[in-house]
Amino acid sequence: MANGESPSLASYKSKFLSDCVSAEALKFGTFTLKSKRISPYFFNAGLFHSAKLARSISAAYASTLASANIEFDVLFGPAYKGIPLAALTVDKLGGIDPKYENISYSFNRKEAKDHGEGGNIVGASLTGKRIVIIDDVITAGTAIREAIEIIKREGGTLVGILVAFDRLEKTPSANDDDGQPRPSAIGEVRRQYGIPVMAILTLDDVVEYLRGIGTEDDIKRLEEYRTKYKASD
Ligand SMILES: O=P(O)(O)OC[C@H]1O[C@H](OP(=O)(O)OP(=O)(O)O)[C@H](O)[C@@H]1O
Ligand SMILES: O=C(O)c1cc(=O)[nH]c(=O)[nH]1
Repeated sequence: MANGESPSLASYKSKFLSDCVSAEALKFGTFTLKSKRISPYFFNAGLFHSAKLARSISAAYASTLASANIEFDVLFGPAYKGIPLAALTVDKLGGIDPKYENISYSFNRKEAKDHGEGGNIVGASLTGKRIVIIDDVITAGTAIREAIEIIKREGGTLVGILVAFDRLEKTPSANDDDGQPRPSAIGEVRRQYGIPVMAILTLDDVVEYLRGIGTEDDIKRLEEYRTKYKASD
């Protein structure tokens, strides 16, 4: 399409995907993930840093949340990339509907602060609150499980998780090339906590979108990776 948007996706998804490509937040090449898996693509939410792109990413998070029909008090953004995502999304939600005016953001410090106000939570207290975690990507689930532990420790109740990107891949094992079926970390968290775990985009959306504009080599590498690491759920 002339504006780079995809006709088969909801318009906010399509707009977000096209902005991911123009911000080069979606890169194709060879990347080592936190889980040590080698991936032919990488989603870098840190590249949504201009006013225009910050509006685009927060609009996509806010639209997904507003249509999810869940009640919550605080958006918790795990350090570091979750921090601006939670703050921007709170601002965007407040502009969508007055019912969100009192929603807060909160985030953790990776290192506890031992002076001034101290502690490692900044923003709203999580105690006694209904919390939605806002983050960029879940792959192996290590980062999200750490965030869930922080919420438990602070006495909050986790009611949902929203990420920008669901890589749709199985959890890693000691021998990652074992060819064994395994569920995704997102699926495991969904089942374990009985909460919605939502994503604005999935790898399938990206592959579909790339068919229109990507190089044959990028599409082939993505499809091979998707087949190799596809989650069983
Ligand atoms: O599901 P996982 O395998 O844990 O990996 C995904 C997470 O890892 C990265 O964050 P990281 O902890 O590196 O922190 P950052 O936000 O400071 O980049 C990434 O931003 C995701 O949040
Ligand atoms: O698994 C990861 O580490 C990871 C994947 C990805 O696409 N983006 C990111 O920031 N981290």
